[in-house]
Amino acid sequence: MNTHGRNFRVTTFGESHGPAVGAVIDGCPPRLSLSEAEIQPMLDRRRPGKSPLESPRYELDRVELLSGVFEGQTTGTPIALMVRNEGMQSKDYEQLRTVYRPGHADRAYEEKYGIRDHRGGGRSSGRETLARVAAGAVAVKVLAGYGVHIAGEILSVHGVTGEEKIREEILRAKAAGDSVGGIIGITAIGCPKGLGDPIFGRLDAGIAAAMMGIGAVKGVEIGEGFNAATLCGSENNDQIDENSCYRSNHAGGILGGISTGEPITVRIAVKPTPSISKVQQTIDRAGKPVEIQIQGRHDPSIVPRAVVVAEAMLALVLVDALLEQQKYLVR
Ligand SMILES: Cc1cc2nc3c(=O)[nH]c(=O)nc-3n(C[C@H](O)[C@H](O)[C@H](O)COP(=O)(O)O)c2cc1C
Ligand SMILES: C=C(O[C@@H]1CC(C(=O)O)=C[C@@H](OP(=O)(O)O)[C@H]1O)C(=O)O
Repeated sequence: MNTHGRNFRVTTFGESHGPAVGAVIDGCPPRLSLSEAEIQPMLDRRRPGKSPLESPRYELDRVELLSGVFEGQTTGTPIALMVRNEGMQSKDYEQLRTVYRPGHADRAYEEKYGIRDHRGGGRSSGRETLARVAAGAVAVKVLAGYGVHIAGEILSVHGVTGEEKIREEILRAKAAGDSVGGIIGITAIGCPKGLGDPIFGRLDAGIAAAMMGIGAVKGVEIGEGFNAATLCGSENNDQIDENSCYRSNHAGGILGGISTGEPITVRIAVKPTPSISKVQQTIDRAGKPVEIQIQGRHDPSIVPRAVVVAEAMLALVLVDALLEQQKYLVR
């Protein structure tokens, strides 16, 4: 399955070391002003090689708009977006032709398909997320027209908070040939009431699926999340005052699978990057035990670059729900 959404449908294509990675969006409303320059800033936040906290793979990730836009406006036809891969250095990945990396998708992928592009993560590489970010940038543009705005931030890395301490923690892990995970918070404000369905199309379920669809994300919380399990109903309920306003937002902007109009608050847990340069035990394709010391270029922590990916995924879910909700509007 390479497609997300029913109304704002996004299909992604490409591998980390193939010629290009991109997305096709079907269902974007017509007559929206759109240019490559408006999509590029989100891709710039995601691209690798910008700082010592990230994979040193150098990519400019310049987006090309191939279709669906005429004279600066969307036409309502499929929008194809593409970024050409340029900094692959695939020869550095020869060791992965026969050996499975612990914690990465190598073995599971090969056992499913019987074939694997061993150059980098192939289709399982975090590089695929550039396609979702490009599509997400279009979704962000659509949402802005409805007054919906999304922002993400790093909450902690390896249990540490604060920008400088987080930086030190990532650099410490990197120097040790190791990696660290962390927690990202994403909030959507201005979201109208009524998005999401009560049973199968619950908005919270859609958000959870979208976030878990990002490689290395291992947990999702909405509103109070896991902490709700430690509270009493009197503490967790969002009471409603005489002005019809919620007094708190433990629900994270969603009740019964439907948006309440309050900020939608999401947190995701990101695991430590699987590809580390410490020596690890694994097997090769023949099942023979081998030691592996992973080469190639990897993020010492995925967290900094995943913030904008999570924003993009939330935008894709919300725009899809918003376009669905239009069907219910009485004209
Ligand atoms: C933005 C981003 C960057 C990533 N960078 C790396 C990386 O440099 N090296 C690596 O081994 N995994 C990286 N990952 C994680 C792997 O892609 C992921 O762990 C792998 O696909 C297996 O999926 P799973 O961890 O969800 O089981 C990255 C993921 C994302 C979203
Ligand atoms: C290239 C990117 O990130 C990559 C994500 C990734 C992985 O295994 O997920 C592994 C590394 O690349 P490769 O696939 O060449 O091994 C990272 O550099 C990118 O995000 O643009």
